[in-house]
Order: sequence, then structure tokens, then C-alpha cells
Amino acid sequence: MTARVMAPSMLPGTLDRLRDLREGLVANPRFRRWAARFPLTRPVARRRTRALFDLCAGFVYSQVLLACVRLRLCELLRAEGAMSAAALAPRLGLDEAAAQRLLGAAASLGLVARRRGGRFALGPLGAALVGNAGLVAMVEHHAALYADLRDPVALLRGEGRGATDLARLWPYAGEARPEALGAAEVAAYSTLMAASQAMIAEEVLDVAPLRAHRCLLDLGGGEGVFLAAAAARAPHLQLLLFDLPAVAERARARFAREGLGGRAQAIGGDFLRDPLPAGADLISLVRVLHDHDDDVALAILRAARRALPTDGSLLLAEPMAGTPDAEPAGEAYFGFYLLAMGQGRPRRPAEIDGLLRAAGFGPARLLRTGTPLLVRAMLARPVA
Ligand SMILES: CC(C)=CCC/C(C)=C/CC/C(C)=C/C=C/C(C)=C/C=C/C=C(C)/C=C/C=C(C)/C=C/C=C(C)/C=C/CC(C)(C)O
Ligand SMILES: C[S@@+](CC[C@H](N)C(=O)[O-])C[C@H]1O[C@@H](n2cnc3c(N)ncnc32)[C@H](O)[C@@H]1O
Repeated sequence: MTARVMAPSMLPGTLDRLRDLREGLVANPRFRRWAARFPLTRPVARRRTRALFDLCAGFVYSQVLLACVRLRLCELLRAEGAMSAAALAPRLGLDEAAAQRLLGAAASLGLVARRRGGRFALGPLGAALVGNAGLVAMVEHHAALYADLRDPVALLRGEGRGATDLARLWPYAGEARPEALGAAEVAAYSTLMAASQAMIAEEVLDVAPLRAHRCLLDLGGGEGVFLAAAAARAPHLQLLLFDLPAVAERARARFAREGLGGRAQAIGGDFLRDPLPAGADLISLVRVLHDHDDDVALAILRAARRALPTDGSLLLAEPMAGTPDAEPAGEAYFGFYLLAMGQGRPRRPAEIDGLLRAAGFGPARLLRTGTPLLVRAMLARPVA
């Protein structure tokens, strides 16, 4: 018998068949009982049981986190050092047994850490929460998402579309005339975006080609936190922001507060109907495209293309689907978040590239951001 080298094109199909065979075995309860006892398969069985348990229980873990955030537990431990449950209880407004229960749960999740003498200190994950106002604001606002996800199948079937808590938070979603939104309607989401922008602006600006451009237009730029961070890095850069009138007003106030009035201009309008300001040779779309269905996303990119000179660039930055090692963040978290919001979807870089080409851009380059789970970035140039 002659040995045959497997052609590379056969490999994926063969691997898929082997995986199907394995999952077919796991789907058999008798095999699962055997594999949990057999020494060679037991470690894998335990790992998978743990993974499935975490999937079942994830919403409880999130509520433990919410309790810690609401009670400002991590800030307290940071300020005062390790403390016992008895000492922490009155500071948290809990009785000692409840404090002990919360601290035990938080320790099991890495938010706090057990110390000698029954005391608790900051844990590795709790430490990363301290001073991260954007993350704390995100955790707090998950109360709305939590309510909307109560019946995920109804959500998938489009029942109650437009009547979710998240649709109320993001009133431009599904709104025919978003430019008519008033100051009170844009305040909550603009504040949330401004607080969480700090987490991603530096990641994006680390890879943005600011030095190669004269004037940056941030489309859907919110309150201007991204542009203010760009201004600090690139003193030569002129800055333009375009957003809904009530949001642009908030950006104007921020630019004035931060002494950027001379360099930064905020223009109000609807990027789907109004002409975009001229003069920018770099346009950024930060956390904007995934908010919109494909037809609208394409219209935004076409508007950006029309506003750019042929030697200009488009910088697109947002969390994306299919990010290696962060797949659930894109597909599960942002997929269901945007479903609850009522429009948009997370896209893979190749899908964004397809939209960019249809809008008149050349092939896009994926830039290497430091934390791709939080934000990825792509750069494209117009085709002449
Ligand atoms: C010091 C020694 C000796 C050793 C140290 C070991 C070591 C290297 C430790 C690492 C320490 C470190 C640097 C930790 C850093 C941790 C960080 C930065 C954690 C950050 C976590 C960020 C999270 C979890 C962010 C979550 C973001 C969310 C949920 C964002 C949601 C965004 C939404 C909903 C946006 C909505 C907008 C819309 C509508 C979709 O357009
Ligand atoms: C998810 S927020 C992102 C804000 C900011 N780029 C950031 O990352 O913090 C999307 C922004 O797009 C703006 N926006 C939505 N629809 C718009 C439209 N039709 N015209 C102009 N801006 C719009 C919203 O007001 C909001 O500020």
C-alpha cells in the first residue's frame, strides 16, 4: 500500500468530520458518564463541565459584579487596604453575613482576594476596575440590557422591537429624524460614550496615522473625547466633529472647557441627509458603523468617501466579530446588544472591507490595536 500525503485542501474537511465524530460521542449521555470517570478523558470532561457551568451561571456572576460596583467595594479596598467582612459590613450597608456572602462570591470571581486572618483585599480583576469610570458606567448601564434579554427568543423574533430599554437609551436607533432629538434625549448615551471613550481612544490613536494628515473629521464623534485625545497627541491637527445637533452642542461645550475652541469645530446634522463638512483629509468613524444595518452603513461610508480628497484616508474603529480570542465579545455580546438596541450588527473585518469597497474605497488594512477585544481598527483610502 502506498502512503498518501493528505492534500492541504482535504485537511479542513477531515478535521470537521473528526470533530463531528467527537461531539457526536459527547452528545451521548452514556459516553459522558464514562468519560467523566475514565482517567484519560476526565480532565477534558471537567474542563467542559466547568465551561458549560460558567455559561449557565454567567448572568449571576455579572450581578455579583454589579453589587460590587454599586457598593464601591473595590474603591473602598483600594483606599483602606485589606479588611475583614465584619469591618466591611457597615461600610457597605450590609449585615455581616451578607457581606461575607458577597465577599466570598467576589473572591471566587477574582474581584477581591482572600488574605490571612479572614481579611479581603483587592483581587486581580477588581484592581483593573479601580479608576476605570468607563467600565463602571458600562456595568451600571447593563441593568437595561439585562432587562431586555429576559426573553432572548422573543428578542430574536423581533417582538417588542423599538420598545426595549436599550432602544430608549439610544433614541437615534429606528428614528426617522434623529436630528430632531433634544438635549435631554441624547444626554444619557452621550455621557456613557464619553466615559467609555477613554478606554479606547488611546488604543485607536496608537495606530492612527495622525502625522500624515492635516485635518481630522470625527464622524458621529459624540461629545468630542476622541478628538480631544487626538488634539493632545498631534498639535498640528485641525479637528472637525460631526454629530446630531444636540450632541454637537455637548462637544462644543467640551472643546470650550478644554481650551480647544480655536482648533476644534463641532457641526450638527444628520450624516445620512446633510452634506459633511469639507476640508478633512482623515475621517474617523469610531463605534459608529456597527450601530447600523448594511444599507445605512454603506450610505455613511459613501458620504465619507464623497467628503474625502483622493489622498485622504478613512479610519474605522470599533469592536468587531470574529476577533481571535475574543469571539464572544463580538458575536455574542455586541450581537445581542445591538439586537436589543434595535439595529446594526458587529461585522468581521472582511465584511467591513466589502462595504468599504462598495463605497469607493480600496482594500482596507487591519491595524494592530493593543486590545482587539475592545476595539479593532481599519484604514482605507479612496479609489480615484
Ligand atoms: C504587576 C505585576 C508584578 C504583575 C502584573 C501582571 C499583569 C501583567 C497584569 C495585567 C494588569 C493589567 C494591565 C490589567 C488590565 C486590565 C484591563 C485594562 C481590563 C479592562 C477591561 C475592560 C472591559 C472588561 C471592558 C468592557 C467593555 C464593555 C462591556 C463595553 C461595552 C460597550 C458598549 C455597550 C458600546 C455601545 C456602543 C454601541 C451602541 C454598540 O455603539
Ligand atoms: C455609539 S455612539 C459613538 C460616539 C463616539 N464616536 C464614541 O465612540 O464615543 C454613535 C454616535 O453616532 C451619532 N449618530 C447616530 N446617528 C447619527 C446621524 N444620523 N447623524 C449624525 N450622527 C449620528 C450618535 O449621536 C452618537 O454620538
